[in-house]
Order: sequence, then C-alpha cells, then structure tokens
Amino acid sequence: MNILLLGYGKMGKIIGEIAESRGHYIVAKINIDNIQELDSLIPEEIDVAIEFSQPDAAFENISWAINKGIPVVSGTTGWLDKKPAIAALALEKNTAFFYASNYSIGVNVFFKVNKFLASLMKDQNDYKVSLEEIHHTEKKDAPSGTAITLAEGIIQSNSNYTDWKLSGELNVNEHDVLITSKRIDPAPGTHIIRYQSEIDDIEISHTAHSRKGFALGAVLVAEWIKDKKGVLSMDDFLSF
Ligand SMILES: NC(=O)C1=CN([C@@H]2O[C@H](COP(=O)(O)OP(=O)(O)OC[C@H]3O[C@@H](n4cnc5c(N)ncnc54)[C@H](O)[C@@H]3O)[C@@H](O)[C@H]2O)C=CC1
Ligand SMILES: O=C(O)C1=N[C@H](C(=O)O)C[C@H](O)C1
Repeated sequence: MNILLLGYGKMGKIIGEIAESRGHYIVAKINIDNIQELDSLIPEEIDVAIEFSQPDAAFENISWAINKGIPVVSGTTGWLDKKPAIAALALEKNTAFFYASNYSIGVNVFFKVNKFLASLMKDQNDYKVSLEEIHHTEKKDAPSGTAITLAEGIIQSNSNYTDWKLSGELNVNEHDVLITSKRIDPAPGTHIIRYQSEIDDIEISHTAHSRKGFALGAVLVAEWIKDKKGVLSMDDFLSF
C-alpha cells in the first residue's frame, strides 16, 4: 500500500517505521517545513493518508487529501470543532475519513470498561467521578482527546453527568466531569478515572508504555480502510 504521512513528528516517525515493516511504501513524509512537496504528489498513486500533525494544521491537511479523493486516517487531537465539515466533505467527495482520539487497542477496551463502570455508578450518589490525564510536556492540547472521549463516555452512560470541564475552570457544577491535565516527561499517555466517596475509592487506569500501540493501531486501520467510503470510527473497525 502507498501511504502519505501528513505530519512527521513523534507519531509520524513510528507510524512510518511500522508501516514499512509491514511492507508498505511511504510516498512522502510531510512536515511544516516541506509542505510544498504536496504539490508534486500524484493523488492516484496514494492509497491512504495518515494524519498526525497538530491542532492548528489538521483541518487544512485533511481537507487537502479528501479534496483529492484520498482516504484519510487522522489521529490529531484538539481540532474537532471542525470535524463535521470534514465529515461532510468526505461524503461529498465519496472517499473515507476515519478519526479516533486514540488508536491503541488497549485504550479502546478501556473506553468500553469506562462506559460499563459509569452505568454501574448511576445510582451510587455518594461517589463523585473525576478524570486525570498525564502526558509529556510537548503536548499542545489539554485535556487530551482521549480524556474528552472518556468524559463523553461517562456522560452517555450516566445521566448524573451532563458536561465536562478542566479543573480550575469557573462555573463548575456537580453535573460536570472534572478533568485534571498533568504534563510530565516522558509520559506517552496515562488516563485515570476515579469514583471517590467518604467510604472508599474505585479507580481504573490505562498507562501507555510507549507510542507503539497508537502507531500500530493507525497502520492497521489504514490497511482496513483502503477500499472503504464514508465517515468511520473505531466502532466500525473493532469487533467488540
Ligand atoms: N489518536 C491517537 O492515537 C494519538 C494522537 N496523537 C495526536 O497526534 C498529534 C501529533 O502528535 P505527535 O506526533 O506527538 O506531535 P509532534 O509535535 O511530535 O509532531 C507533529 C508534527 O506535525 C508537523 N506539522 C505542523 N504543522 C504541519 C502542517 N501544516 N502540515 C504537516 N505537518 C505539520 C510538525 O512539524 C511536527 O513534526 C497530536 O495532536 C497528538 O495529540 C498522538 C498520539 C496518539
Ligand atoms: O499527544 C499525545 O502524545 C497523545 N495524544 C492523544 C490524546 O490527546 O488523547 C492520544 C495519546 O494519549 C497520546
């Protein structure tokens, strides 16, 4: 498969290595300083673009690829207010757009466990939920995209919660899921959910030991999406 890497930082580099080790060819490795290389690419020769850049670049990168009819697998966080426009564009251009805030299989199992626990806690009114995420100091966005997905999972599964807020924000109320973001090197990504009461605490966590799980997941999705169309997510890809 011919893969275009849109964003060639920490994630782009590992994705490139894993893709090559699985027999794929990297057509180009695009960063902010060589973005003009896009003009010389032949879209028909690209099977899929994998986009891990940064919040302020994602929309433009993804739009470029979708406008050329190239399927996109995107993992960039912190730009999702513009995702509906990308979804509409993918449908208009009859190509595929896949987004996940986290491509690690372990985190996607954790997403399910989080929703199950949230539904169990619906009538346990003595407990208060909170969420903590820990990442390396180069991370540009807070809270992490994964923490937002976890908070949304709690809100969907437990009607006591209606919104999420970053701790320290004003106007926090009892129906908010509070998220604390910590930046500590070299943390690749840790997420902790706590239900705390006067009597005891319940805690579940996921700790990534490296970026390998995120990168492998993105390559597996790229292999899967090749001949698909439409707006897709991990719920379509995973069988659980
Ligand atoms: N969904 C997931 O599973 C995961 C998502 N991420 C997200 O992926 C994104 C990238 O993460 P890292 O690789 O760690 O960041 P990074 O900062 O190491 O790399 C980002 C790269 O994007 C490049 N870039 C900036 N502007 C660009 C533009 N206009 N066009 C193309 N490239 C451009 C930069 O030059 C940089 O090399 C972040 O938003 C992060 O939160 C990270 C890990 C897993
Ligand atoms: O920036 C990162 O590093 C990560 N970003 C994603 C997020 O914001 O959830 C996924 C992972 O936790 C690593």
